[in-house]
Amino acid sequence: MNQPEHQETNRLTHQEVQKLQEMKERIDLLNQAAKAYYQESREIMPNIEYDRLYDELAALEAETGVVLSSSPTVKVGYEVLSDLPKEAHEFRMLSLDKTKEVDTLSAFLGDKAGVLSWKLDGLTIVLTYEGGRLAKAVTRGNGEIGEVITNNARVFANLPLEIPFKGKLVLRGEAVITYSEFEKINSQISEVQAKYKNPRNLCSGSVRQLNNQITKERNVQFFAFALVQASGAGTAAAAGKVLRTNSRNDQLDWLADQGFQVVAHRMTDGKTISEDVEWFASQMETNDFPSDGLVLLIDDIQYGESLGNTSKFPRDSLAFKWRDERKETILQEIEWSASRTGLINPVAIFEPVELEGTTVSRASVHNISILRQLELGIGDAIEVYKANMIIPQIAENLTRSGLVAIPEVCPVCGGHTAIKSENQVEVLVCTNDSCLAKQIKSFTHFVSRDAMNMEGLSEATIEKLIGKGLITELADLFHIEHFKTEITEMEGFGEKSFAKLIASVKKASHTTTVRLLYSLGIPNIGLANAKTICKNADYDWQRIQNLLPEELVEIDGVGPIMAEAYARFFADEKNQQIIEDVLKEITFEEVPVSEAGEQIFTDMVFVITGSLEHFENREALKALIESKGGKVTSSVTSKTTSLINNDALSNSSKNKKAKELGIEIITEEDFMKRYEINISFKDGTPIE
Ligand SMILES: NC(=O)c1ccc[n+]([C@@H]2O[C@H](COP(=O)([O-])OP(=O)(O)OC[C@H]3O[C@@H](n4cnc5c(N)ncnc54)[C@H](O)[C@@H]3O)[C@@H](O)[C@H]2O)c1
Ligand SMILES: [Zn+2]
Repeated sequence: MNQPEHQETNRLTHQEVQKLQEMKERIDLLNQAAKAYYQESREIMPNIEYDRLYDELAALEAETGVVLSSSPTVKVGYEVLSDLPKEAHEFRMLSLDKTKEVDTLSAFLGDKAGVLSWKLDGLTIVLTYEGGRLAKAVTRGNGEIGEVITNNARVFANLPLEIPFKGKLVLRGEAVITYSEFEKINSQISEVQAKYKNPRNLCSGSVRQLNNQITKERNVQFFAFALVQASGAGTAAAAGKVLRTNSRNDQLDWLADQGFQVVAHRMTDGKTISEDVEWFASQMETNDFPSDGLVLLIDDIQYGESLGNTSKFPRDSLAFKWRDERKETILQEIEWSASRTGLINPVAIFEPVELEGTTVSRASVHNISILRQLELGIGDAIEVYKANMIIPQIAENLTRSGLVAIPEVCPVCGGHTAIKSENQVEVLVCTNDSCLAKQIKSFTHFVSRDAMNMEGLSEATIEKLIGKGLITELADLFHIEHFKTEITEMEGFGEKSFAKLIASVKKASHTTTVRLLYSLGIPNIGLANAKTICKNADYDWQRIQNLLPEELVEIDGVGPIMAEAYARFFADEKNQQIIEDVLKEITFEEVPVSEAGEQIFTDMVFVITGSLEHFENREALKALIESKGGKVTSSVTSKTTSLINNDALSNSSKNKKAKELGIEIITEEDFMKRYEINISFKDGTPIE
């Protein structure tokens, strides 16, 4: 630094001005990214890039001693701008300081005991219970003001709506969607929602909804991670233990006793911490819920609180981020992958490398903006890693040889492409409305399990059939027997698989109105909405397709925008023709007995686990229970009526939990006898 000049003029040196400029640039970029991330559930840069910029900014701030007020290093989250009502938090919510070093965790603990848990990657929610009932649920927002989502929280799959403790209880936890559920949802949903890139995105979009029917369909799970306050009526009796304790771990146990699913955690100390971190690492591969690291919390409550907070972080906890293993490789190709939504997304294909135990050769580049940022050219040396040890990503382009050509025509239909800017993110789209790619997806959706259920018709097969011009509209799928020669000639299609395919197509032609409605891929009409709409129209197809917007909005879970889109879909002449042609090919089952049956399970909540003998699968049993007014949740809580499990002796966590809470465990037969169920669903068809 130019010391004399600095002293003389008392002005900033050239270098200092430059540093400030660098800080401002980073602040702008980070704030733009944070706004997209928190407010719109979008990612305009990979997390690793965000974290790198953040660390650079923090280093510049430390060096210059200047922290600008707009800096993300002193702010939590982002101000929320949704249509949801807002509310100030009673207890300000902070972020967490982070490290990638196990040694730092160990030093942080010193001689104290700690609680180590997953850092869940969803949406943080604060819940308030009063008089034993859920009174309020608010998102973290910017830490001071969050969005009120109480009605949505009520339909979280595993949340107790009523708890034994009758005082005021405030707790925090994370709403998450599991990877398996995310994949299931992504394979089913229509274009509107297909933009969700990962479970965190989907969860944020699902929880911050005005319509809780959508939240419900998404099977959101809540994992409690902190007790904030327990006070008021009946406190001494019901919560004595938790009031007296000085242990965070005890508080979590108490929350579990109240029926909450608590984040998986372990006690640890400065000596065992690296083993404990290893244990979590070993669970990563099979972990079904998204997490982006671990959280270490000092167990001693009083001591932890005495440490206080920085402007952004509590000093009693520290987040641990995985040191994502990076490997260098060579970019071989950018594959352009067209989708049903019309988006054409770049995928990087590189020389295979070993990462966290598996071989990886492709990574999504997400969109044109990221492609440009990385300046990807064929033959470039790139560094790849698995984000959170799971999703392959490009961390850095070391050679930046320049940008690959962005295709001017759609790789699937040859139609013109266009670059569109959606909230500062550039994406490539196919402009051809009748693009084959868009059709392939709607065909795949049409034949999928919960839709027409044509087994053996994979996306690849459909692509070939369409590519050969054998199929041009949905109804053609019912006539693929005419193309025996062509189909059996196709790679991977023998006589046997052809026969199977024809049989499954035949079976699919006898179907239900629910399946047909769902199979059409109408925006926002998922399976649950299709079910309620059909039920409301007595499963009569003529009525279903002629429902007016004003009738639709009367239906539980259908809002005005959905209703408009629905009516517009059926008013479209092209769609009318498509449906008319399909109707010539199918017959409808009688209204399923169970669906017409009495609502004998009203207010009952079942949990199903293990394999079933009478029902095709758990989904089938779940459908039956729901059709008779009951609920099926994925975890046992104090609200569970019975746990249905054919193996009462098994030591599964659900069985243990049921025993702990005194919830009865019954077999499938017990269940059928007790409720006089003498039908079961095979492929959705009632049989004796
Ligand atoms: N890609 C982008 O554009 C972009 C933009 C902004 C932020 N980000 C990512 O978000 C990160 C910062 O996010 P943040 O400030 O929202 O959260 P954070 O990473 O600081 O995490 C802290 C939060 O984790 C939650 N949490 C989850 N499990 C927990 C547990 N078991 N115990 C305690 N707390 C738990 C709590 O709500 C807590 O407030 C960045 O590191 C970056 O990776 C990415
Ligand atoms: Zn196209």
